Amino acid sequence: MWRRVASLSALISSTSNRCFLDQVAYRMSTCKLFSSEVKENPLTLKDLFITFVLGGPGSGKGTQCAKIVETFGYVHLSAGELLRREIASNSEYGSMILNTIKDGKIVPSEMTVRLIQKEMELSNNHKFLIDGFPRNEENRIAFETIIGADPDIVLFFNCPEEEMVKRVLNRNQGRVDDNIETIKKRLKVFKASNLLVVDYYSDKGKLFEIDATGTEEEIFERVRPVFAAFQV
Ligand SMILES: Nc1ncnc2c1ncn2[C@@H]1O[C@H](COP(=O)(O)OP(=O)(O)OP(=O)(O)O)[C@@H](O)[C@H]1O
Ligand SMILES: O=c1ccn([C@@H]2O[C@H](COP(=O)(O)O)[C@@H](O)[C@H]2O)c(=O)[nH]1
Ligand SMILES: [Mg+2]
Repeated sequence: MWRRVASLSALISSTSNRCFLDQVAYRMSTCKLFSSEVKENPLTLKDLFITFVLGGPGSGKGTQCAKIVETFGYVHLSAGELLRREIASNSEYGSMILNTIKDGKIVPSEMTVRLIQKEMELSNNHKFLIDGFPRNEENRIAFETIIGADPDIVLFFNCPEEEMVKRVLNRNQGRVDDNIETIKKRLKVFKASNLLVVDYYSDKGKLFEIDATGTEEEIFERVRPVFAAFQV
């Protein structure tokens, strides 16, 4: 959306028909949908390459993202990690986020997208791995609306449920959601909401499905050719 608004301003300054275009811009700025968006977006200055990294809890998204960063120089933004950081920073939304995570549910979209946006704006890089997001259709639409961009590609780590449960229960990082009750809830949300997003990107021809079984190294050898093909 920002991109569209930015190009509209360019059109306004370069055209002789300013009167009409001024009116259009005025109407857009007074319309609720656009009023908070009509501002300079630093992300429009970057030639972004965005990868969404999807998969169930414990499918190995974070592990593989670390390898992609090391090999291909991307910035890794884990939505879950940004939310955990927000809890740790004693933000006013901390307890709401904590309760949502403990319950295996999904935090309101605008909160997550604003955290991602802040990190993208602070980064000097233009290649982003957005891990564990979008988790539902509302997340997806909020990202498109607020950031004004679509992902270039989407990875989906496909892993059997029993393997994901085993990995999460062995993770041992003190996460409040690494217990069997929360894992069951997260798996339900994954099947009910996340998979719709996966299907959406599959229909758009942007999805790369990766078999997430085997060793970390074996899985990375399936990931490598995807990024080797997109040297950006
Ligand atoms: N191929 C693998 N084989 C066995 N264990 C693995 C493999 N890949 C990752 N793990 C381990 O499984 C656990 C979960 O991995 P990771 O944190 O990368 O998953 P995730 O998809 O990011 O999960 P979440 O959605 O819960 O954040 C970690 O302890 C990790 O070390
Ligand atoms: O976009 C997001 C990402 C995460 N959450 C919540 O955080 C936990 C943990 O996420 P991980 O990706 O597994 O680290 C997840 O179960 C959600 O409760 C979210 O709401 N929105
Ligand atoms: Mg993770």
